[in-house]
Amino acid sequence: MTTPGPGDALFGNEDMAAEIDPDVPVESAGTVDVTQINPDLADPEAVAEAVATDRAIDTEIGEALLRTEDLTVRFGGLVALDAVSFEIRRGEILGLIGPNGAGKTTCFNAISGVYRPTSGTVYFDGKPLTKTKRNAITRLGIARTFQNIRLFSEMTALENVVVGTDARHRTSVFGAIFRTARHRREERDAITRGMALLEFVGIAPRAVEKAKNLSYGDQRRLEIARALATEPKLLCLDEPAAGFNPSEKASLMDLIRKIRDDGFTVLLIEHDMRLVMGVTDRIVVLEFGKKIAEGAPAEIRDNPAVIAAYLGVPDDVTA
Ligand SMILES: Nc1ncnc2c1ncn2[C@@H]1O[C@H](COP(=O)(O)OP(=O)(O)OP(=O)(O)O)[C@@H](O)[C@H]1O
Repeated sequence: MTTPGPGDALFGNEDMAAEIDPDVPVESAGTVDVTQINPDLADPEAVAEAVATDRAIDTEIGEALLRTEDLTVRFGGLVALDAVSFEIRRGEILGLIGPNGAGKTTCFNAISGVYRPTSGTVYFDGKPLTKTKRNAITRLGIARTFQNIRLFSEMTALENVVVGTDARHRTSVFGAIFRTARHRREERDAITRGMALLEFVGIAPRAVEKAKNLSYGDQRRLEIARALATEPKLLCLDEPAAGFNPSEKASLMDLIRKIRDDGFTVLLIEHDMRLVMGVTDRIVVLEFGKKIAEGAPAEIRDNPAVIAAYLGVPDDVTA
């Protein structure tokens, strides 16, 4: 029997990318009051506590949770990533920036197991990830969102998130078929946590709406909620603000900070420099596959190599 697992949800559903046709009116499935699911969820602190991961992390706060060592990815003759070494410290928001084609997505893909590095190593929570398959990497605690939204479009928002929480379920197929007490308890817990996640990202009232019927902004938030559902040690966000207007960007910045403050570690690829400078704790800059700078946002802003790398790039990128 094959049931959707977290790996499918995060990687295997390219065909189910949510489609929005603004010309087709959508009948709303109605709104959900999160307190009907669990009255405790009226309290933002209770929501944050329900969302926070309780999985054990060996790395101490402030130490390197993920470290790349001479990470190199070649595509034929092209060196997309050239001996790049950097670290993501537990509890920080690290920005990964660079002009188009600099190697950011390749780096992301090498970290999350989509590409196998040509050479070099990624260490995660103290262990090398060499030869770890991408679904196993999700289970180890690296979750990501995509530049192009990937959701189960025919599932509701809540179902999309509960599929993510499945990663942490421990009951067997036997338990699922015969609906053992343990399985029912886990199911209830998954729904409560799913609602907490939707509330955390700001879309709980839309819990029973099919993903494809959500607005673009809400779909992006749902992707983040689903990634958080796997209780990641590291959350990787690939251009989460793409297509957002300034006020949506501002509220996304608040959400990313809230995620960090809830104990998560975040890797952020983002083109919007204002957003990157405003939300990250540290930044790594790539150009032509090489790391050219690393430091606090203020240092990066004044770094001559970074300024040179961005010269010629339109104002909205460098502003
Ligand atoms: N699967 C692939 N096969 C061949 N070349 C690739 C592949 N993926 C990326 N590249 C090349 O590797 C280089 C780095 O690309 P990458 O997408 O990582 O850059 P990026 O910094 O994410 O760019 P952007 O900001 O445009 O998304 C580019 O020259 C790109 O054309």
